This record gives sequence, structure tokens and C-alpha cells, in this order.
Amino acid sequence: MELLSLTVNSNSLAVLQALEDGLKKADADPSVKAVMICGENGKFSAGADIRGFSSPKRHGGALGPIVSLIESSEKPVVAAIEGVALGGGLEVALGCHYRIAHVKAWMGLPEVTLGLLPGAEGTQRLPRLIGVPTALDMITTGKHIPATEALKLGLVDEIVEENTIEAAIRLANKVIGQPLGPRRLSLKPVPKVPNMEAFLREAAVKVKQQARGCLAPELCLQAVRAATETPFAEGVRRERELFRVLLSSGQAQALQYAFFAERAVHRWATPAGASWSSAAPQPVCKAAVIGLGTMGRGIVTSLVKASIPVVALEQDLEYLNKGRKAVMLLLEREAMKMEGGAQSLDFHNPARLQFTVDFDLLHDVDLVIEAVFENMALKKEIFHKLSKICKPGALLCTNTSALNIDEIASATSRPQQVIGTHFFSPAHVMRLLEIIYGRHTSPTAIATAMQLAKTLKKVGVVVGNCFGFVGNRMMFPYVQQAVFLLEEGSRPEAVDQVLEDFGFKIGPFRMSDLAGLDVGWRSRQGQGLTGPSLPAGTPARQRQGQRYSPLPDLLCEHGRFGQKTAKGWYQYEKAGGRTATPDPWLHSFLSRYRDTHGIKARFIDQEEILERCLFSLINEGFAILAEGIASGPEHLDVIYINGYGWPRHRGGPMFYASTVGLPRVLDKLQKYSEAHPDVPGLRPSAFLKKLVAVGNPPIKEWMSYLSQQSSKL
Ligand SMILES: CC/C=C\C/C=C/C(=O)SCCNC(=O)CCNC(=O)[C@H](O)C(C)(C)COP(=O)(O)OP(=O)(O)OC[C@H]1O[C@@H](n2cnc3c(N)ncnc32)[C@H](O)[C@@H]1OP(=O)(O)O
Repeated sequence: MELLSLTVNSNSLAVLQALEDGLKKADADPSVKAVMICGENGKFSAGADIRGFSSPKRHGGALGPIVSLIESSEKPVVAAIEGVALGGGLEVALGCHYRIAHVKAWMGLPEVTLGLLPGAEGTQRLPRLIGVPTALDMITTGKHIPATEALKLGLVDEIVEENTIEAAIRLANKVIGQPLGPRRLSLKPVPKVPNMEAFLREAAVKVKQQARGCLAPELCLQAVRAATETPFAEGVRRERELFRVLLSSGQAQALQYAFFAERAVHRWATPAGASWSSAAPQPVCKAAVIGLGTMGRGIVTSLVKASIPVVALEQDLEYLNKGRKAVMLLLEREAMKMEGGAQSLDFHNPARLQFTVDFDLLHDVDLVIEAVFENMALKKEIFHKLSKICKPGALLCTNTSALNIDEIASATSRPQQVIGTHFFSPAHVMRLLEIIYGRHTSPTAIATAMQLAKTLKKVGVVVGNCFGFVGNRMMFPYVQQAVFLLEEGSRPEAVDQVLEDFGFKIGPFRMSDLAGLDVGWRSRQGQGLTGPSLPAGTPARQRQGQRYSPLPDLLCEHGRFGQKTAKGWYQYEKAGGRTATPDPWLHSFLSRYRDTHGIKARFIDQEEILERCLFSLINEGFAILAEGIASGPEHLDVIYINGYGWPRHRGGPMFYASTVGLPRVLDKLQKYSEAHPDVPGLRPSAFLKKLVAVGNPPIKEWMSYLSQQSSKL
């Protein structure tokens, strides 16, 4: 036998054992001259079994010694990489003396995204192979790189377009007898950069800033630093130490939960029993977008990037030209980030992107996304037209953040084809797509919208129809608490700081200034909560017997709409400016407001700010689950992580509640509710109470306490 071939699809215990046995056998057998390691079914390895990290019987540290064993083999070992080589899979390849990859293969060390670091000596070998700056980037971001890039970086020795295994065998035969010392990465020095210390210091600042409280990127950097400062064996010891810290940090569990939650929501189901097994998606070969405001522009860009031909429609030529310019600018920027540039997107080709004011051009599209502003009458008028013009079977989507899908569908003759697709701004960047089915929406429509999300590289989450759906409905009590805290004595910058320290990308007041205070003002006017339709004599701080804060309305009446007017909860350098500065005017405005309403300002500590904002949001989440609006807590968590800047390393609001402990959440809500009996959002939901009463079960069992529901986790 000239060559032994080993397969390493997943780094389960059995595979590791087989790898070790195979290597030992190859070393002991004089007839074996070289070893080739490959995967099965066109995939090298997706790395360790992620579920294994939270299992009590985890085989910690088992892979590192095997990678060392591969490297120390006296016979050349060649990795034949097809499909993916990720995490532990790539670390195995780094132990090999040669790496050959298929041109379509992808490689990366994504452990950081799971709250870990490449704990099988990857933090020590990769910098020795491709240099510290590039290795650090790969290890701290976890990004996957294509084989072509891996070749340029020197991560692989060769890429092939045909049979990778045959090419690897050819290479193995060619190198038999050549010295292996120079191919053993553990023996190589780490390539120098001019001022390593300054480079690492700067990198540490950048990584910490971007990590927003997530430990893994910082510890990844420390492990790479060890590679630059200590011999290989010492670096490996440090790597293992840091790996153990991460494994027991709690963040790893949250990030791994998030990984599986995103996959679980893909297996959508409705209370009526519809799911992938009962519905197939319809093909979307051509789409239309109505309305080229901020949302419409992003949606068009997203569709073009996904190579779906688009017809973009506006109400008149003035709006159309404005929208066209903005879309072209977005597409040009996106094209610059892509390898093939503008050519690859081909957006100047009218067959790919057409701008029009003529509704009739929508007659042959497979799907329409209406993205005009939030006005029910306008949306109904558009859907009425669509139901007359569009071909039978065309999916009619509305990009609304709160409005009733059934009412919009009632304007059509085909409510089964109407569905909510709630994009998040900027729509070509944000990963979340909330997909809302109405009473009549067909399973095919849901499947088609879910498939569209995948094509657009977004995470689609199927939810039921209620005001604000899942994301915004949970956001209302959170924002309401933030404003109540101002009434009681806090300041916008104090509230924002607490929530940003928790890990939110942006606190509620900075967010409100960014989105524009006028958006909510219009909606409240529409609901009759403020403005001319408010009945005379309505108490300033009460609506329907519940506490209400007119603060945001008063700010709007002062023309303070946020960034766009250079003033909102903060002040900005100019209209459209981004730098929020605390505003003395706002502080004295708050004092005057409290005096007017006889409110005695008090000091509010960070714990109260955090708990009242987060626990009221979580409380609404339990109500949503009990009503069957979402089929599991993972749906709520995926929505919050991908659409609302919730820190991923805290796993989403419902996972966070499970880590705080439901009895504590209930206890605190009860306390705050007693202090604020006129705030329904603080009144503990019946489902939360039930879960506490049955003994605080783990999150994956929650849904079994509601009849006919089961978790997808
Ligand atoms: C002591 C230290 C020892 C070792 C250090 C090593 C650590 C590691 O290796 S950590 C793992 C690193 N690997 C990854 O993070 C890869 C994760 N997977 C992916 O990125 C993707 O799944 C993919 C790119 C490999 C494939 O993507 P796609 O084709 O879109 O399929 P899905 O993502 O839907 O996945 C299909 C199916 O497979 C499950 N799965 C994928 N990878 C893993 C894994 N590493 N462990 C466990 N399960 C995995 C995924 O959950 C899907 O299954 P379900 O639909 O049932 O959830």
C-alpha cells in the first residue's frame, strides 16, 4: 500500500479515534509511504460537533494532540479539502504537511462566533503559516474565506477545479521522501511584523471595541499574542487555558444556542399545521418593489444583489428619479465591495433593474413587495390595484412594521397570496426578515417568503399577525419604560449607557433619534393617542386608564425629530449629524416637565434601568408565546439578535431570561408592577407565572407547557 486515506467529516469522538488509529497504523506500516486525509460526501469537515461543547461528557482537548500526531508523522500527510474545512476541520488540515483544496471550498476558524477559540492548536499554527495580521483577522472574526483567497494567503498549497482527491494523491506521491521538517508549522517561527507590540496593542483596542462585551474575540487575540511571545508548546498551553475560560463563561452557551436557534426557525410551522412538509416555495424569477423611500431602496438593492430581476415603481417621476439615484448609489457601493464589481451585479441592464411609474409593468412579476409609508388606506389602495394587475399566483408582500395583514389582504381578491415581509433598515444590510402570515395566507406563500429570505441571505422568521408583530410589539414596553424612567428622574444618556453596556449596539434614545421621532408620533396620532383626534379633557399622562408619557409627542411639537433635525433626545452637530451630545436644553425641559406634573425626581440606579427595560420586553415575549404568535422562544431571540441589535453573546431576550432565572424575572416584575400599577407592561404574564410555578424548566421545554406546541430547538 502506497497511500492511506482517512476521512474526517465531523470531529466526533469516533472520527477522532479512527483518525488516531489510522495514523498510528500508517506510521507502523512500512508499505505506507504517504497519507491523505479527506472528508466524505464532498465535505472535508465542519469542525467539532457544537452540541458536544455543552455536554457533560465533552471530550475537551482531544483534537489538539491528534493534530500534533498528524504533524509529527514521518510520512507526508496531505489534506484534500472539499466543501468546507471549518474550525477543528481546518485545524486538522493545519496539522497536515500539505493542503490542497477544491476551487469551490471554503475555510475558516469560526469558533469565535460560538464563544470559543480554535482550541486544537489553531491559534498557534495559523499565524506561523499566514502571518499574524491575517491570522488574527480570521481568528477574531471567524470569517469563512474561499479557496482562491486561501491560496493567495498561503493557507493552501494548491487549488484544483477537478477531482481534489486525485490531485491530493498525485501531490502525496510527488513529495514522498522529501524532508518534512520545513512543512511542520509548529517548528516554524511566527513571521515578524515591523512593530509587533504596537500592532497587537492597536489590534486589542479595535477587537475590544467591536466585541461590545463579548469575551471570545479578546481571548482569541490573547492566544495569538502568546504565539508571538512564547515557544509553540507554551502557546498551546496558553491556548488551552483560555479555551477553558471561554467554555465556562456562559457566553459560549448563549452563542451556541443562537447558532441552533437560527437553524431551528428555518423549520417554520404555523398553529394550523403548515410547514415545509406541507408546502413548497414558488419560484421567484422576477420581482417588483413599490415605493423607493429608505426601505424600498434597500429592498431593491437586496433583490439585485441576489440576482433577481426587479421592477422598481414610484408614484410620480419626481419620486422615481430621486429613488433611482439613491438605488444606483447603493448598488455602486455594494458592487465596489464585490469581486466582479458593477459587472457582476449588472444593474445598468434594464432586464435586471427597471424603474417605472407604470403599474401595468407589474403584470408578469412573481412577487411584489410594497414598501410605501405606514398608512393603511394607501396600502389598501395599492393592494386593490395589485390584485387586479398581477398575474394569478403572484405573491403580494407588504413591508409593514405593525399594520394588520388581514386588513390589507381584505382589499384584494386573493388574500391567500398576501403576506407581511417586515424588512429592517438598512434593508440590504440587516439580516432579519420577519414574515407575517394572516388569517388567509397560504402555506405556499409562507414557504415562498421563507425561500426568498434564504435567497437574499437573510434569516426569515415566521410569525403571526398582531399589532407590531413580534419585534416591535416587544419593543413597545421597552421604549415605554425608557421614557417613564426619564419622567421619574433619569436622563437619556444614562438609560442609553446602561443598555449599551449590556451590549446593545445602540440605546433606545439614540435609536429613536436615528429612526426619527416623527415616525412614532405619526403612528400615535393615527391611533388617537395624541394630536387633534385626542378627546378634550384627556389627562396628559393617562390613556384609557393606563400610564402614558407625552414626552416624545412634546419633543416632536418642538420640532425635535432626532438626527434629521439636529435635535431630539440629544443634540447633533448638524441636521443629519451622527454624533449625539447630551443636551442641556433637554435636561431643563425634563425638569420643567416634572415640575408641571408634580413628579419628584429620584436617583434611578443601573439595575432598575436594566430590569425595567429588559424584563418588560421579555414579559411581552411570554405573552406572545402564550398567544401562539411565535412557535418558540428561539423565534423571539433570533428576531432580537438579527433585527434589534440585541447582543448575540447574551443569546436573545428569552435565552437571557432563562439564564437570569424565571423566578427572579417574575419576582422583579411583581415588584415593579406593584410600584407602577397603571403600567400593564410590568404585570407578569400568565405564561411566565406558569413556568415559574412548574419549577423553572429549561428553555427547550417551555413550549410543552402550552397545549399543542413543541420547541424546534
Ligand atoms: C478542545 C477543542 C477542540 C476542538 C476545537 C474545535 C472547535 C470547532 O470545530 S467548533 C465548530 C466550528 N464549526 C463551525 O462553526 C461550523 C458551523 N456550521 C456552519 O457554519 C454551517 O452549518 C455550514 C457552513 C457547515 C453548512 O451550512 P449550510 O449548508 O447552510 O447548512 P446548515 O447550517 O443548515 O447546517 C446543516 C445542519 O448541520 C448542522 N451543523 C453544521 N455544522 C455543525 C457542527 N459543527 N456541529 C453540529 N451541527 C452542525 C446544523 O445545525 C444543521 O442541522 P439542523 O438543521 O438539524 O440544525
